[in-house]
This record gives sequence, C-alpha cells and structure tokens, in this order.
Amino acid sequence: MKKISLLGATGSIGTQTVDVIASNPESFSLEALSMGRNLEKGLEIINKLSPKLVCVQKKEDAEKLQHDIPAQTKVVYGDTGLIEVATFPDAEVLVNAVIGSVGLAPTLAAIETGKTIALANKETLVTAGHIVMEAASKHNVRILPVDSEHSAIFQCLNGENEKEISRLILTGSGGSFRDRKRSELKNVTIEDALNHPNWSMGAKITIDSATMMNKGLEVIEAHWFFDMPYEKIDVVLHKESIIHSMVEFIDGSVMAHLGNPDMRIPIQYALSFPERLEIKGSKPLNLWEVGKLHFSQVDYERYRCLALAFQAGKEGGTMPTVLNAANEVAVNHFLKGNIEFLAIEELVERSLDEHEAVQNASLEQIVEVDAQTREFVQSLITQRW
Ligand SMILES: NC(=O)C1=CN([C@@H]2O[C@H](COP(=O)(O)OP(=O)(O)OC[C@H]3O[C@@H](n4cnc5c(N)ncnc54)[C@H](OP(=O)(O)O)[C@@H]3O)[C@@H](O)[C@H]2O)C=CC1
Ligand SMILES: CC(=O)[C@@H](O)[C@H](O)COP(=O)(O)O
Ligand SMILES: [Mn+2]
Repeated sequence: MKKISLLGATGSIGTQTVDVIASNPESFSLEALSMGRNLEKGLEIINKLSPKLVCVQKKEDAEKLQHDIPAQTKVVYGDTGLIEVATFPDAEVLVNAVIGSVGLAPTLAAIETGKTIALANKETLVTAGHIVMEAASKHNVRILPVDSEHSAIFQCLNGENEKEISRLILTGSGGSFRDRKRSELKNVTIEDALNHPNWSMGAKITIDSATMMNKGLEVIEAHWFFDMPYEKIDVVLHKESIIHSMVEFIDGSVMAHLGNPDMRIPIQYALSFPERLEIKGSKPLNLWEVGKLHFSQVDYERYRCLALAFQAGKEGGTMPTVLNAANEVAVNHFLKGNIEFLAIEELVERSLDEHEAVQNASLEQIVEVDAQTREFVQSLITQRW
C-alpha cells in the first residue's frame, strides 16, 4: 500500500490522481491533500477518500470547511499548510499537482523528509531545477515524472546508459491555434485559446500549450530530469498527441512511447513504479482508428515562446526563473481579459531582456528574482493596458 499526499487535488491532474487512487484502493491511499478555493470539489474528494490532513488557500475557507467534515480530519491553510501536507509523516509519496512556482517550496520540504516525488508541477523544475535536483540527490530521493512527455522519455530510457543517448525528442501538439498563421493570432479570444485539440487540462497549461511555452517549459524540465544538454533536446510537432515523446540513441535506434491522450496513464505509472497496474476505464489505443500520425518541424518565429525558453535554458542561471514568472503573470492577465494573446510572448521577452542572469543562484536569490519579475511584468501591464 503506497500512502500518498496530493497537492492541487481539485485541479485537472489532482482529480485524475484521485481517480487513480480511488480505482486502486488495494494499492494506494490518500493521506493528505491540498486544494485552492474549490471547496465543493474538495469536499467531494474528502468524503470519498477520507484524508487525515487537508490544506486550503485561505483562512476563512479553512474555518468553513472544518464545519463540514469529520473533526479527525485536520484543516490547515496557506503556504505553511501546503508544507504540512507535503511533509505529512504518514505519506511516502508526494504528488505535486499545484500550478505555478508556488509548488517549489513544498517540493523542497518533501524532499528533505525523504518522500518520493511524483512531479506534475513543471514550474518547480523550471524555476529552480539546480536546487531541486541537488536536494533530491543529497537526500537520495527519487523524482518521478508525471508530465506525459517526461513519463514517455523515462519509459523509453528504461535505465539505458546516458552516454548512448543522442537526442531527446519531445512531441508537441501545437496547441489551440496550430492551424492559424501568426498574423491570425492578433485578436484571438480566451475561449478559443482554451480549446485544446487533444487534452482537457487546467486553464494555465492550456494557454501555455497555445503559445507553446508549455513545450518550452518541458524542454527545461527535460534538461533537469534527464541531465541532458539543450543541444540534445529537440521538439517535433505531432498533432495527434499519440506519440508522447521519443529517445534517439547513438546507434540510430529511436524509442517512442505511444498511448491515447489520457493523463491517468502517466499519473498511475508514477504511483505504481517500478510496477505497472492495469488501468481501469481507459480506452485501448487502436492505431487503425487513429489512421495517420503527422509530424512537422517547429517554426520558431511562429512559436516565439518556445524559442525564448530554449534561449533562457541555454543561458541558464536565473533566466528560466524569469521566463517562468513573467509567463505566469502574463497568462493570468490574458485569462482575465486584461491583455491580448500576443502580449504574453512580448512580456516574457521584455523580462528576459531586462534581466542579468545570476548563475548558481541560492533559493533566496531565486525567490527574489521570481518576485521582482512579477512586479516588473505587472508594472508593464499597468502602464500599457
Ligand atoms: N492538466 C494536465 O493534463 C497537465 C498538467 N501538468 C502540470 O500539472 C500542474 C497542474 O496543472 P493542472 O492540473 O492543469 O492545473 P489546475 O489549474 O487544473 O489545478 C491547479 C490546482 O492547484 C490549486 N491551486 C491553484 N493556485 C494555488 C495556490 N496559489 N496555492 C495553492 N493551491 C493552488 C488549485 O486549487 P483550486 O482549483 O481549488 O482553486 C488546483 O487544485 C501544472 O504545473 C501543469 O503544468 C502537466 C502535464 C499535464
Ligand atoms: C498532457 C501533457 O503532458 C501536456 O503538457 C500536453 O503535452 C500539452 O499538450 P501540448 O503538446 O499541446 O503542449
Ligand atoms: Mn506535457
């Protein structure tokens, strides 16, 4: 029985993790969870899986929730509450499925207590990959990928000698506007941007997918997960999202991981690893139904955010921290209708241009750069919009 703590239980990855746990009661139990402000969904999960500890974002919500649940379930709140859930002593695995760099501190805290990390929250590795990987190595902690591409690569690698890898090839769908030219992106709506062709996901990652910043964040994530130089990481457009990523070896062999676009598969694999469990209620992949798989080269002028992510990753230091923080603020404003779609890449680029990278930054420096970038982007938005 694996005992699990789950951050971001009410989100897209969180609710699918709850499904996986609930479908395998003999293998997994949910010990502690966090939610943001969706108390209704949170209550449903608490009633289903009876965790011992629950964290909400706001103090007033903690008081409200405690009324509706059994007294033996403790309710905490805020950033310290997130750390309590992440380090809950009864749990051996932390699934981190919160959105944004708010996931960094609880990940580090869980690593310090020796928990295995099942990481969906890619912003954690983008913001402070060197600190997270160093902490994991120091505490002999395993970080298992949940992101579909990284789970695919992890499975293709299957413990192969890293010297024999010539390239990691990440697939990207191209997002909601993949069939539009750059000139057609000027007045796109939030609703259109949220309409991903293959995956049903949270709002922020769906916008990231439309700008292909998601693939950029994943390139940086892959760099840290697999200790791979950026020169050996490639992206190919693949509109069906059936091949989740590939690994090319020095002898020319290419291993690919295929499956229907269903996040319960990589979530369950991260939880069951090193074993596999039968997946319940998932449609088998019938390639004759898919018919054709398409591939094309990325146009880096069209997908500016992906180019910026490669640039930030190669420059290293605090550049990816800036890339991520600027993107988080810009996407948030786009989702509120405050800025247009193309302003996202513009704001990220301005932030990177203004920043001088700090190499081997400490956690304090990372936190400061993250906060300064957020302020900078906010001030640009206040001035112009
Ligand atoms: N969705 C997907 O298929 C995939 C997602 N990922 C990654 O997984 C992570 C989660 O994505 P996704 O599930 O789509 O996101 P969602 O927006 O659907 O869910 C985010 C979760 O985090 C909670 N939350 C939001 N802000 C805060 C905060 N400030 N403090 C505490 N909790 C907060 C939300 O609470 P509430 O809703 O209650 O307010 C919710 O539970 C992201 O890093 C994403 O990039 C990776 C691969 C695929
Ligand atoms: C499901 C998942 O892992 C997402 O990160 C997905 O990859 C998004 O699709 P894109 O390929 O459009 O970025
Ligand atoms: Mn992904």
